[in-house]
Parts: sequence; C-alpha cells; structure tokens
Amino acid sequence: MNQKVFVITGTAGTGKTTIAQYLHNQYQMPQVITHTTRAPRDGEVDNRDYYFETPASFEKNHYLEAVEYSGNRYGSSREGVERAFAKNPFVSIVLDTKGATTYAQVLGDEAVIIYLTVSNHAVLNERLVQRGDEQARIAKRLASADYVRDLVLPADLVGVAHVIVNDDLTATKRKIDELVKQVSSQNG
Ligand SMILES: Nc1ncnc2c1ncn2[C@@H]1O[C@H](COP(=O)(O)OP(=O)(O)OP(=O)(O)O)[C@@H](O)[C@H]1O
Ligand SMILES: Nc1nc2c(ncn2[C@@H]2O[C@H](COP(=O)(O)O)[C@@H](O)[C@H]2O)c(=O)[nH]1
Repeated sequence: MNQKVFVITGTAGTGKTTIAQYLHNQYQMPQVITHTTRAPRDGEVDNRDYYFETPASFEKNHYLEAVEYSGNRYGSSREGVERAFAKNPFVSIVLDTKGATTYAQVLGDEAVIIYLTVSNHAVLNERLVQRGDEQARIAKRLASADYVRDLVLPADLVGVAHVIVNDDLTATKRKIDELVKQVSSQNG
C-alpha cells in the first residue's frame, strides 16, 4: 500500500486536533508529532502532543518544513514523519496553511490536504474559550497575522485541498469517512 499523509490545516479552533484524534481512533492513523518552542497548554504532554523544545534544542532537528506562528517556532522533522510511517502507511499531521502548502509541493500525491473552516468565524473564539485556553493567549492568537492568514484557503491550495466546513462535528466526521474511503479505494 502506498504511503499517505493526511495534512489537516485551517485556522485556530477549526477542529484540526479533533479530526486528527478521530483519524487515530477510527482508522488507527498515527499523528506525526511536530516540534514547538511554545509552552504546553494544560493537559498537553511532551512526546505525545508535541516535542516541546527550547530555542536551542529546536535547532537540532532536520526539518521538512518549519515556520514561526504567533511568536513561536513550529516544525515537522523528517524523524517525526518516519516514526509515524513506521507504524502505519496512512498517517496524519496538523499544520498551519504555510506548512500545508509546503507539504503539497514537496510530497505531491502522497499528501491529502484537508482544509477546515467554519461558516461563522465568531464561533472560533468561543471554541478556544471552551477548550480552556487563557483569555490573554486567545487574544494574542486571534490578533496574529498567522491566524488571519489561515482564515482563507491559500491560492496554492485551491483545487488541491479538500475543504470541509466544520460547523457540525458529526457531519464533519462523515465527510472525513468518505474521504478516507475514496483515498483507500484509489490506493491499490
Ligand atoms: N464542530 C464543532 N463544534 C463545536 N466544537 C468543536 C467542533 N469541532 C471542534 N470543536 C471543539 O473546538 C475546540 C477547538 O478544537 P481543536 O483543538 O480541535 O482546534 P484546532 O484547530 O486544533 O485549534 P488550534 O490550532 O488552536 O490548536 C475543542 O474544544 C473542540 O472540542
Ligand atoms: N507549519 C507548521 N505548523 C504547525 C506545526 N505544528 C503545529 N503547527 C500549527 O501551528 C499552529 C499553532 O498551533 P498550536 O498548537 O499552538 O495551536 C496551528 O495552526 C498548528 O496547526 C508544524 O510543525 N509546522
């Protein structure tokens, strides 16, 4: 079976992590763990949610792509991708739209890009509050140029990304099921 990486992208609160967890629970797809210099949120665990790095340790990995997002560094290392592929031919990764664009360019058909969005952007703030994020962090995130950029599908991903409006989680999961079925059936 050919390898595929399901790249889940979209702005903050659109449900990227939720869908990566669904792909893991429903389809046993491991998530590529990426590296970040941001501090862990409550409940986040090193080596599971991220490889949490210092600015110095961040430099030591071999990145397929790396970005700065809302004042912190993030990167997906070749080592992290290989670790996930060692477990399963289908894996997922959660990236900002800049990283998703790089994956589409570098991996071509091996990357299945999913762009999540919502009908009303106002719900994103509410979702981050419900998730338990600190108000100051939410305000910084929503004011960042990266958050605003990711509210719109980048031109390079038009016609490439599968766009899913995640207003209703049950409906979103059904669309993900259809996509996994389609990719599996085309993957001799
Ligand atoms: N369709 C939905 N309706 C209501 N709440 C949702 C929906 N999808 C996800 N959520 C909730 O919204 C919150 C944000 O979701 P999640 O953490 O998956 O977003 P994210 O895109 O990974 O955000 P970030 O980029 O900030 O990490 C979570 O509490 C999640 O349970
Ligand atoms: N281009 C990359 N983007 C990444 C990577 N790891 C995570 N992310 C994205 O960063 C933002 C912020 O994440 P958060 O956990 O602080 O909310 C979000 O869009 C993630 O998808 C990466 O390695 N490369």
